[in-house]
Amino acid sequence: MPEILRREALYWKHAWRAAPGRLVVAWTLVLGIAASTFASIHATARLVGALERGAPAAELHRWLLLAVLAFALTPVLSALLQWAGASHQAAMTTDQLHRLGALADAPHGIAHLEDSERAGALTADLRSQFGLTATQMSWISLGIRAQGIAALAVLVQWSPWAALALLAGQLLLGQLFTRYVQIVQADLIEAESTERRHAGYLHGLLLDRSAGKEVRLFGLTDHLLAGHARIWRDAQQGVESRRNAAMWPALLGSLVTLATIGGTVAWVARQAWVGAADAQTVMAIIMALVGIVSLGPLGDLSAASARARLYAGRLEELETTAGEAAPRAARRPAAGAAAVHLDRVSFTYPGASAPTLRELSLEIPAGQSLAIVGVNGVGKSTLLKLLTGLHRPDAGTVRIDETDPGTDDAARQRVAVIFQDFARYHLSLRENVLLGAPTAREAGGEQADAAVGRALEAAASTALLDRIGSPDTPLDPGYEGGTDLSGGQWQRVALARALAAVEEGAGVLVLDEPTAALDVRVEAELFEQLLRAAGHLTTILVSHRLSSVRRAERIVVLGPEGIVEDGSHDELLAAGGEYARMFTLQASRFAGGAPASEETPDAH
Ligand SMILES: Nc1ncnc2c1ncn2[C@@H]1O[C@H](COP(=O)(O)OP(=O)(O)OP(=O)(O)O)[C@@H](O)[C@H]1O
Repeated sequence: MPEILRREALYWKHAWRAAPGRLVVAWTLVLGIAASTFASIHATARLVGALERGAPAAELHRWLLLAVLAFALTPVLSALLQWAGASHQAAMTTDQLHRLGALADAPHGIAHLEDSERAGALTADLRSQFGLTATQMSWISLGIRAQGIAALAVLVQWSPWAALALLAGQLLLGQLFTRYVQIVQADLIEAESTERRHAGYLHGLLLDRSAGKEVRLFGLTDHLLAGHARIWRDAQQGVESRRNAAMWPALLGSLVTLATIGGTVAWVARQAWVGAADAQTVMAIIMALVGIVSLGPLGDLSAASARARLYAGRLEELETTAGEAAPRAARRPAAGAAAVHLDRVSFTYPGASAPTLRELSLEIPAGQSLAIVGVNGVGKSTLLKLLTGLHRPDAGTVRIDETDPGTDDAARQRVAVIFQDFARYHLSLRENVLLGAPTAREAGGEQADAAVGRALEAAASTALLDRIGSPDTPLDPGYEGGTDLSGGQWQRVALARALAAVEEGAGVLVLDEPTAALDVRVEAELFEQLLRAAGHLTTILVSHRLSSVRRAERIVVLGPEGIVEDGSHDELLAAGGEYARMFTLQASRFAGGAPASEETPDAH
């Protein structure tokens, strides 16, 4: 099937799927517009014919009434089509946003978000949402086209050949114009290349609150603007020539169309001159010629129609290449601690030359508290991403109890995590905590309040609530009545969110540097409290602070080749290996009064 027809078919498939009833109503109105336009031209021509013939008054009145009614009906039906189009648009938008949302979630994990091509296509479509008004505009354009088709039907009666020539001219011009518009759109809007995203990122930094401090202190504004301009210019290379290449055929096409209309007018004038066409025919043809222009390019409306079809095609393409999202599992009540099992797991980041993890095996019995230590970049956070199913191993297996968190949503729900780069949601404190507890969130009211209270208490964050006054205070000074938190306070909010998830059934609590932003004096106390709160669970702690790590029942030291030491704090100290060396170094620094921030085993 030719590309243009395939796109058209796809668009109508999506349109039907979103709201079949509204689609039928809108099509009925389009047909009504065609019929009323036909009737208005026909009745006007017949009225002129009747006048020329000196027909009886009754016949004159009949044609006059029909012409007036038909003329009045067309704009009414067009207005109704606008309304029906807006209603169909709303359904299309909802459907398309849901599908895009599902795409962002599929396949499970984050690998596709780190793939520059796919992430580019997704962010372009999610951000620009360029299909959002296109459907309504498409309907309006169809209403206008319907008037063109009615005019064509009038012309066919007079001369099928002239009608065919005019139709071909308008279609050709419409097609050439659409091609031109598509190229402009693809260049300006839809082509979210890596360079364009990079340029947008640099520009966005100027207004980004977290980067804003450094941007101003380092005086980066001019540098960022210049970088944005340079990358944008490079990314836009070839745009001009592509556009010109498509514009010339469109201009030529308009000359052809002009010639067909001019030729038809000249022919009709000649026919009238030699007495071969009466006033009625001339009237009908002139009105039809005016109407037939609606079959050509319609400016923004044509652009919007092309856009709607392009969007439908893009969405379908993304869907066919996305892979399956793991189906969401029903929430389950707390089921106690879960065991974690990694068997000969290897993993290489896409594009990396060497694996980050090689044949790593680790068995964590249910209920054990385990700490993982190792130098920067050895793969601790990567191990956690595999363990939570966010990345899939290249080889080997990961199991939470007996199931794979990479494919099984229920297994994923058994793990609650605070990542090193945890999210700071610019929502209220209550929402920040309840994001980890869907059951309480959906229940709302007292159940949600109680869940928030318990989570904040378990994360030793009740003082935070006293500070901000209300759990509904937005944690963003950009909102009315909003506030910001310190790094350590944000970390406690993330802890509370993970502990809320624990209360709803997570059996493994994973903490990636959970106390890095906390004061050393409160850190030990908080960690003790955390272990107590999660005492019945399996806990996995990644930390550089060995004063926290030592509280875990078991400690593994990760090296570039895998696990190099495995045992309790006392066992590892007695063994006198890497852990003992790091611990002694930190302890001596601490005793010597070194600042807490220097307490890292990898500071060597
Ligand atoms: N998305 C990614 N794509 C490619 N390489 C990555 C990605 N994330 C991490 N890496 C690389 O993988 C290696 C392991 O990173 P990881 O974050 O797991 O280390 P880590 O042990 O947690 O380090 P740290 O103690 O500094 O937090 C590093 O060399 C890092 O550069």
